[in-house]
Amino acid sequence: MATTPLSEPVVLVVMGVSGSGKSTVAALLAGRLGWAFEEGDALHPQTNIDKMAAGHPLTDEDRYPWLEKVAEWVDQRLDHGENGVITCSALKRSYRSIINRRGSGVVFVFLSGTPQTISARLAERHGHFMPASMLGSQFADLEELSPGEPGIRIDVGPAPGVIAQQIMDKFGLRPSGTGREP
Ligand SMILES: Nc1ncnc2c1ncn2[C@@H]1O[C@H](COP(=O)(O)OP(=O)(O)O)[C@@H](O)[C@H]1O
Ligand SMILES: O=C(O)[C@H](O)[C@@H](O)[C@H](O)[C@H](O)COP(=O)(O)O
Repeated sequence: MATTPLSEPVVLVVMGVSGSGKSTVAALLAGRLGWAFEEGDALHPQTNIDKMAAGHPLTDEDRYPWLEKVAEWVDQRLDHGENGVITCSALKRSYRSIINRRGSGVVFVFLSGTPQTISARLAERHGHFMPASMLGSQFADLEELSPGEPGIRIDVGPAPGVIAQQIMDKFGLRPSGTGREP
């Protein structure tokens, strides 16, 4: 895989449908890098959590206040000259435009897998508010990264630690916040 050095500060937005591994991979990645980490699910208003828990997909209107919070977190990192990692499904291109409203400093990491693979993982995930039955609506809303958008697509097949390392290798990033290779 060819290395693409990042211009820092940078926030990696780990995106994809529910169950694609965002929380698992992003926490590993942030821990290895020593970068600030935020769980995008924690930024949802309670009304959104309740709606999803009841099995109803969010609308654009439901998502906008949440995306604003995600964008604020990103902006704060960049304003402070800090690197960061945040999870956010960021399913539509218009949502990603909100998150990347500066037009620089954001790189999306799209965790890509088939409905079959991801639904099997959701069937094994317990104690999470998001019902596995929502996966179809997540794929229906998903707009994959287009060529003009900053980001990479990573297959969710390998183990989480391998995926985290692939992301680091892709961007020439080294553990413990030492930044990219010279
Ligand atoms: N690469 C992977 N290989 C196998 N299982 C995974 C992988 N990534 C995540 N999982 C498991 O799949 C489920 C969904 O992962 P999670 O991180 O909660 O996804 P998301 O945050 O995108 O909803 C969890 O039970 C997690 O342990
Ligand atoms: O935009 C949305 O519909 C939600 O944000 C959704 O995509 C997100 O993934 C949920 O917060 C579920 O949480 P998990 O992704 O952790 O399952």
